[in-house]
Amino acid sequence: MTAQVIDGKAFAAGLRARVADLAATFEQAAGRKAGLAVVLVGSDPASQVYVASKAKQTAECGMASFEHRLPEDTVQADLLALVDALNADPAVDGILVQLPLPGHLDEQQVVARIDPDKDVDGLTPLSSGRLALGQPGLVPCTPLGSLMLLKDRLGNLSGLDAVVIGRSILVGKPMAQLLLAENCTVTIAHSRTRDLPEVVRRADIVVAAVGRPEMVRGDWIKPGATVIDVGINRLPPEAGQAKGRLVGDVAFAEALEVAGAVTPVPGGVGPMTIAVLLRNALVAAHRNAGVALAEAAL
Ligand SMILES: NC(=O)C1=CN([C@@H]2O[C@H](COP(=O)(O)OP(=O)(O)OC[C@H]3O[C@@H](n4cnc5c(N)ncnc54)[C@H](OP(=O)(O)O)[C@@H]3O)[C@@H](O)[C@H]2O)C=CC1
Ligand SMILES: Nc1nc(=O)c2c([nH]1)NC[C@@H]1CN(c3ccc(C(=O)N[C@@H](CCC(=O)O)C(=O)O)cc3)C=[N+]21
Repeated sequence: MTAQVIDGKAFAAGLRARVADLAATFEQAAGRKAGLAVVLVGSDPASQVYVASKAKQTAECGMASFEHRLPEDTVQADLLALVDALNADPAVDGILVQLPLPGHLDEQQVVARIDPDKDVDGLTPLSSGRLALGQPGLVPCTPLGSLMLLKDRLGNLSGLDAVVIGRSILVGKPMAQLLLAENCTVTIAHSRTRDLPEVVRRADIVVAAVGRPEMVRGDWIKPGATVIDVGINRLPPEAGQAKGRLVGDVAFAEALEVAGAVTPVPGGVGPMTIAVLLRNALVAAHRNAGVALAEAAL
């Protein structure tokens, strides 16, 4: 039996269509488009993939897209000044600062500077506190998109054993919070975890968010498990090609032989991240403009 390949691309297209409908209604009510600003410092490879897919889809959904690309050697004060300017700009409803930032910058300080009302990435202390407390707020895009795929496949997640590999503020930690809120028994694994294969073997749900190409092998996976592969890794180019292939953190062909369902890379979690980002931007726009939104329609 080969596993089901979860079609994140198709699921995301459905979500984007709903966002586009509501974005048009918003524009009529508010007299302006919802606006999303993206800040990219330097040249992180996964961030390059993200930016490339995102600007086009933002426009297609009827939202305004503002892109700010800053050089690798940008200093902290200049980045904070840009965040302040975007916080003050009434055309901007959502601000996304791409992570990781170059090592000389203080990521925590930059993220904390974002106006919580514009925090479409759900990363500020207020948003992450709300998530931990179970209060409504803006939820990080990749974890929320991954949860949507899991619920679509499994229905009720209550009582399932879930292992999240990775504990970043962007993916691992909020993913674990969402699974906990769905009543999963959650284990968070990381680089100091002893015997990771054995930990993963217990899991009905595996979420891999590590950034190591094809690290999770087929024989780590419990038969029938649902595997969500968050990793976006660019392999070195093969002879005659300009760009290397994109692969995830899971050995996809091996996982297909054992799992119940697996997300592919590309075409899995990546498109969901963008669709949820647009959704979050639209939710923020309604709140910022004081226009009511039936969130259930999303
Ligand atoms: N598809 C999408 O939409 C998105 C994809 N990504 C991709 O997901 C991946 C993870 O991103 P992100 O969370 O930001 O990455 P980070 O680098 O911030 O975090 C990686 C995590 O993996 C852990 N880790 C590293 N090596 C190992 C190992 N050998 N065994 C177990 N755990 C390990 C680290 O542990 P420790 O904490 O101990 O260092 C850390 O917690 C990347 O490939 C990124 O490009 C990210 C966001 C969105
Ligand atoms: N603050 C912040 N928030 C993020 O959400 C964030 C970030 N920083 N830094 C970089 C990572 C990476 N990331 C991706 C999202 C979508 C695709 C995506 O759409 N991928 C397509 C690839 C399309 C192609 O082949 O080019 C797919 O997987 O199908 C990729 C990568 C978000 N990230």
